[in-house]
Amino acid sequence: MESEVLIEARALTRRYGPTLAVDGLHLTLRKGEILGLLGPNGAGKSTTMKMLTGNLAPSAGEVLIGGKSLREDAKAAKRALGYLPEQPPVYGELTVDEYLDYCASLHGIARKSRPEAVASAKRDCGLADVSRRLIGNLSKGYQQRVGLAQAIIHRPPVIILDEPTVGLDPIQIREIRALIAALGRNHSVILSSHILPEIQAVCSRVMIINRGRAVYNEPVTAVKSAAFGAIAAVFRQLPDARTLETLAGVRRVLALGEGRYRIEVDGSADPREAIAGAAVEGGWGLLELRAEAQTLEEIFVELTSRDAALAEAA
Ligand SMILES: Nc1ncnc2c1ncn2[C@@H]1O[C@H](COP(=O)(O)OP(=O)(O)OP(=O)(O)O)[C@@H](O)[C@H]1O
Repeated sequence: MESEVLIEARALTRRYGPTLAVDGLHLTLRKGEILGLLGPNGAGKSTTMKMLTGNLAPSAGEVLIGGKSLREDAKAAKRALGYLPEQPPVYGELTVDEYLDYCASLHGIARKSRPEAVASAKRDCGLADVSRRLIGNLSKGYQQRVGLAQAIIHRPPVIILDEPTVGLDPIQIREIRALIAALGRNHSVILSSHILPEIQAVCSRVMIINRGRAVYNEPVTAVKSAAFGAIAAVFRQLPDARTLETLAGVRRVLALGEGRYRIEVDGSADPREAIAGAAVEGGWGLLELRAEAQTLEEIFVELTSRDAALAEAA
């Protein structure tokens, strides 16, 4: 059985004047998932996250949190969310304790419950030893921990993290990734990044966003487990992508337009001969059949550069 849907975005769209930053994006986050939004700079990740967290109104489409519309019941919906924006909203002149107490009050946590809320967020984010330090004097890595602590202080089921490791040194990056993975045991997470290994290290599912649209949405295990990944095929006339899905070893077929298909394979299967045979038999005009190594990097480059080429051609 599939787990509970916590966030659902339907046809989410945002324009900034003439710029279409997010273009009809559909997104689902289920309980227990760590979903990585991966995309080049300017792809629309931050805009998507601002809309998912109710910090920016969509031009069209809607966001449902726990089945409730973010537009119609913003207060209840936002209670279920913790958000760490790209610029962490931390105040350098406050101590960690003062700041987290303030965040707890903003979330409506009763005064008597705040010390426990602060202590537990500090525990989860490894901040217990810096309670009385001024945030402005902490390293960037620790400031980011404080940013994570404010996102979880009200124990939301979902946390949304925009580029959580940007600007950190390699050791801090490892620590924050490990922290996010640990937080992912009790929270469902959406995080954005343009760093591929980060997504592979931390996330259970990856959505590649390019020019405001989702061009890939798969479990990370699908990327890791494939032996040679996928097959790129071009046919002059394939009656229907589903005919390929009936062949042994074929897991899924994505139609990419203009006769191009991405054929994902099961485990170590190699259905190329079967595809060629079926193509000859069916008269599909097989023009190309190529095994693709399926690292996330290759998928990313292929999907984002093909999109750019199509846009240029248009
Ligand atoms: N306030 C704004 N006004 C006008 N255009 C904007 C605004 N914010 C973002 N954009 C544009 O919208 C598009 C998507 O931007 P967005 O910041 O969502 O992308 P991103 O994937 O988060 O990129 P980055 O990784 O660089 O933060 C870009 O073309 C950007 O220039």
